Amino acid sequence: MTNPNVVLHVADVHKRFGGLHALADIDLQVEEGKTHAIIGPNGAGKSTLLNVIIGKLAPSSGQVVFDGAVLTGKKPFQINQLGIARVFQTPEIFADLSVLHNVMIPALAKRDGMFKLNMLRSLDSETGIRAEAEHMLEDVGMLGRREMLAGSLSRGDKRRMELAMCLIQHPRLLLLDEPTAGMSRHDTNTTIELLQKIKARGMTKVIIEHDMHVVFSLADKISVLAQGRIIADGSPDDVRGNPKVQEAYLGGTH
Ligand SMILES: Nc1ncnc2c1ncn2[C@@H]1O[C@H](COP(=O)(O)OP(=O)(O)OP(=O)(O)O)[C@@H](O)[C@H]1O
Repeated sequence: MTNPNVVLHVADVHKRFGGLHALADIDLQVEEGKTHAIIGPNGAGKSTLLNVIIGKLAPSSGQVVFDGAVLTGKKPFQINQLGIARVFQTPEIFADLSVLHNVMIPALAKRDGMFKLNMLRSLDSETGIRAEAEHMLEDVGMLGRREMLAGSLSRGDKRRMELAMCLIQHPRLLLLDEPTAGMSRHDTNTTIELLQKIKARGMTKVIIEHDMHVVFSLADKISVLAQGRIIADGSPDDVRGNPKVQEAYLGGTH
């Protein structure tokens, strides 16, 4: 039976790369307002799954449905327009522009339907969007760095800026790809607090993460991938005690 709270449904998805079955029989249901973590050892298929959701990769079979709309076959920018934002992919930032301008650009692109280069010339006249970008930067603790060049930011600050770039789009679903990778413990804890704050506002999130401290601090539900299949699915407590999960990680690097 269909659960009315499910906002994202990855339905019977398979992805093959030549002879490699990178995703098999994937059925994933993400509920509105929840934080759903996808974990698994290296090579399990996590990035492939995320790329199928955002339209970067086409599944070999199956489909992805978001809020009643079939995403499969749509282009990444169309999926983004439907309310899905992805954070912390390879940064798509303008290194030579200020932090503030970087945060304004996705809001302008959303308002006008796409990014156009001539937007860069009119940034200073967009006072409404500027105020909103400042608000987002304040939210992620970056207002004091708004005039810095994005390219000169530390790794942790760059990620906070990327989060502001996503939040300004007011997405219904936020996808986070290893949001704390390479961060110090201090920056990781700051990011956890920030994501908890966003969670309290009811934003739905899918998070891929290797750091179990981050996963167990944030997730309402966890799906465990191993060799392209979901081997366990449930609450953090269910997953923690599942012998299949412990076995999948044995011999892994995590
Ligand atoms: N474009 C591609 N062409 C061929 N094989 C690929 C491609 N992308 C991924 N793979 C393979 O698919 C499998 C799943 O890879 P994927 O990157 O999704 O795993 P992952 O769980 O994200 O791993 P990690 O935690 O190391 O990032 C791996 O065996 C990988 O080598």
